[in-house]
Amino acid sequence: MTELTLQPLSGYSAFPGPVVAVIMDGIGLGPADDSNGVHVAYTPTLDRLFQDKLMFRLKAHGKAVGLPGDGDMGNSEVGHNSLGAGRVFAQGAKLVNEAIAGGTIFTGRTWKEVMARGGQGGTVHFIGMVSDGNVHSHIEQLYALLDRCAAEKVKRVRVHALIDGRDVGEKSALDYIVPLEQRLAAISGSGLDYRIASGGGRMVTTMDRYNANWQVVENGWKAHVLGEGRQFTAASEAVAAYYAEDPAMTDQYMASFVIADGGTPVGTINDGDAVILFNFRGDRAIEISRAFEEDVFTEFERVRRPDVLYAGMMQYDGDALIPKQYLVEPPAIDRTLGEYLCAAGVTSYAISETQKFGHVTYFWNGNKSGYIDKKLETYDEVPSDRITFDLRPWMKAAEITDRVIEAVAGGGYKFIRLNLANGDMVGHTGIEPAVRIAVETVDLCLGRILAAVGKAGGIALVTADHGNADCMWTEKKGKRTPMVAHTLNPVPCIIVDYSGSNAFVASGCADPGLSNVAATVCNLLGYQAPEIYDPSLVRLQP
Ligand SMILES: O=C(O)[C@@H](CO)OP(=O)(O)O
Ligand SMILES: [Mn+2]
Ligand SMILES: [Mn+2]
Repeated sequence: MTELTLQPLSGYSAFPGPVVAVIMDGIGLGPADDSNGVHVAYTPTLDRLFQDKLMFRLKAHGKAVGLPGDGDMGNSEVGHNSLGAGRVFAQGAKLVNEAIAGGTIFTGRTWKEVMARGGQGGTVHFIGMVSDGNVHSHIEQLYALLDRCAAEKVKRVRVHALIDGRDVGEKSALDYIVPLEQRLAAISGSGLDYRIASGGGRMVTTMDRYNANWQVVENGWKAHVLGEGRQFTAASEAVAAYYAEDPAMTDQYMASFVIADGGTPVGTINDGDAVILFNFRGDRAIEISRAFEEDVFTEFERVRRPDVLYAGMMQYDGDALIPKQYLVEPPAIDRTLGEYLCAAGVTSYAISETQKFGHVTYFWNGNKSGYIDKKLETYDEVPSDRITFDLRPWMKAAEITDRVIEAVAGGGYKFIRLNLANGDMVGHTGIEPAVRIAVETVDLCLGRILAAVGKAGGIALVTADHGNADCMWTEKKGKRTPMVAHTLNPVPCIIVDYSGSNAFVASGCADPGLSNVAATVCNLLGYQAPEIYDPSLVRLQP
């Protein structure tokens, strides 16, 4: 017996169909008002489910998913980690804060090597997102690193500033860029040379994910490494110019830019330098890390690959070991549901479209990219469009649904999981009519999936990883501002049993969150949940 053994749930007999977990990305439970895209959309299927007796409201933000505080909104990484690992792990945002507060971030080998490069005439570069969104990064963490460089007398530091506008206000760039410029100027006043060298909006510069569009990474490489891009004398000037040229421009889409003095870029990346990617979250950090680290690289023409010491804030992929060097140990997410189910011989199918493909595989499996057991698992990806999703809010939901229905009807899988991206990806655009269509698309597809699960005599578990579409705008003094970020709202979790057994009732577990789902799935599949997991939402009828 391995330590991953699952015991059968006694008194529960096998049923024909699969257990199907539907993750409606970015569909939270908000107030019943016009700002709530889930409320205003026409959603007959969800409306029916929300009346179900096995409908739970799950916490999906803050401490319930391992973030530093309850003011932190949820996100896909921590959400899917919690869903897939059955318990709460302290996440990157928190671990980095602790490593800074305790000083351990500066005592490891990697930081010392970075300082050595800085001491030997190399420039220390920081690439990352400058906001306090706390989803991919936090600007206070960058400040701590900069202050430490100054304290250790590193002469030359360059920041490559990715502009957010997705986890924070859509036009909030100057709230972060201006204080950052001031801070760098203040440090430079004491004889050091610290500046912003390049930047760009996060959706078009550097932070692509899941191989959706490598052009984004190439744009960043050109700006950060080669110093190629539209030139400005300061990042704040670049942002102001973009706003002035196009009043509809929002931060996440700002073209990459280069800071130059008299036409010469102030901070290209060169042999002998050190580069730290200060984002802690992995999905959008892997591609640029590969561009720096891989000897043989064919995703785009690098032109020049500087011989640098490259390090991540964390290791972003624990399977592929990307990057090799990093400052803070990532959460050690082990004994995931996937590992238990594979050990029990349960066949499974996971699917989404490109934008969320890694969410139901890599994040779900505790930030490991490969299969756990290829003989038992199938991972399926529908290629996403390369557009802003307000233009096609239906995204690939119908294609995903078609394949799920096939997988359900085929009878080859005992556990099926899928992510419908619409509520989140369209929610991030803040375009109200598109958000409604996105939510309605999810509802329509959900109806089709439930019908298929019903026909097969299975059980569906319908949930979400965090909110987004549930708040489209905020209002102050009669003026509405689009709200493009995730929300702090709870998410639904509804269990719809078509197996005919009607065996389960609510377990009454207190204050449930996303981490209670994995134990629930174990039970629905006919297994006792592992003791280390947070309790199941259901128990067998007495
Ligand atoms: O797009 C992303 O990177 C984040 C927001 O920063 O969204 P999600 O967590 O839903 O992937
Ligand atoms: Mn998400
Ligand atoms: Mn999102």
